[in-house]
Amino acid sequence: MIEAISSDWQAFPAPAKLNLFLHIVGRRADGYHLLQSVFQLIDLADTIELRVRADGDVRHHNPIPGVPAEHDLTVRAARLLQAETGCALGVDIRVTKYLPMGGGLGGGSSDAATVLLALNRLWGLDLSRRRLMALGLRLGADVPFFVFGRNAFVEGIGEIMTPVTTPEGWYVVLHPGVHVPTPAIFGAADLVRDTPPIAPDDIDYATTRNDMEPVACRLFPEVAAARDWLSQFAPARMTGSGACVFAFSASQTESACVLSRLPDATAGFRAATIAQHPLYGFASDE
Ligand SMILES: C[C@@](CO)(OP(=O)(O)O)[C@H](O)COP(=O)(O)OP(=O)(O)OC[C@H]1O[C@@H](n2ccc(N)nc2=O)[C@H](O)[C@@H]1O
Ligand SMILES: Nc1ncnc2c1ncn2[C@@H]1O[C@H](COP(=O)(O)OP(=O)(O)O)[C@@H](O)[C@H]1O
Repeated sequence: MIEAISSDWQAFPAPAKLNLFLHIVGRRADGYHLLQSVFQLIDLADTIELRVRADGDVRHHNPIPGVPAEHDLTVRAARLLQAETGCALGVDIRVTKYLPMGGGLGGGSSDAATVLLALNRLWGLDLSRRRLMALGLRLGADVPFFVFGRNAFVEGIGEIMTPVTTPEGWYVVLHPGVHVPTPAIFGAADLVRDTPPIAPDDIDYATTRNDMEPVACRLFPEVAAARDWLSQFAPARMTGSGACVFAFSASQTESACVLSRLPDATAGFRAATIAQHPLYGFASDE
């Protein structure tokens, strides 16, 4: 078997998501919030490089400053797969971050999902998408979506998916330069937690919103400032628990024009919508 293992590094993308809206519709008995959201894949991605090891070790070669290797979601994903399947193979991991951390773009979760999907193939595990999604949920609420791999109306804490068709085009995404801690938003007294549930067939992007946005804007005025600047050009909204804000354009030229007017001190990028995760075929559907 060892002869069949590739000893080369292989690179895999881990794309970002945007929450086109995010409603908080209730709370579970354990305090976790029940959400309804449309998750949109975009083509800005981290790069995960993997090299299979025959000795069973999982080694992170370039840990992110401030995130010890043992805590990195890529390492945790690989170890979880080993524990669940008894696989005796290991992996070397290198992560190149392009997605701002704590930006509400799901970077850490997407990195984890890419490791689950890529090792499913590299280790020859042949686990189903459903099984990988259940494993992913143990790593973080956004991981199942990336394993699901298609734009989706997401419910529960992130584990219930209904595929949806979303507008194709470009998003201008601004990073206000602050880190919004997710627990601070979920713990805020003024967070709206009783938005009436909607059905996936009744989504109207004009009337939906991000329920976390008012709290994030109150705690971090930089988020409100970035959103208000972007709102000059198109309706702008925050993604996830922040801090990034985004606006849609069906025109590539128009989105480039908005970015060109960005004040020097503000970080921003443009990304195209994608309909399917690049590693979608790495898990089987039952
Ligand atoms: C809000 C969302 C939407 O995509 O996104 P991000 O901003 O992280 O991308 C996610 O649901 C974020 O889920 P996840 O990434 O797992 O949250 P964590 O940072 O692990 O959660 C930190 C804390 O927030 C609370 N929490 C989290 C998720 C949830 N549905 N209800 C909660 O009450 C819990 O107290 C948890 O301990
Ligand atoms: N591979 C990883 N990339 C980014 N963050 C990671 C990773 N592994 C663990 N983390 C932790 O996850 C936290 C959330 O990061 P991230 O997923 O980028 O933000 P968000 O959930 O706001 O989209 C980070 O602050 C970091 O502590």
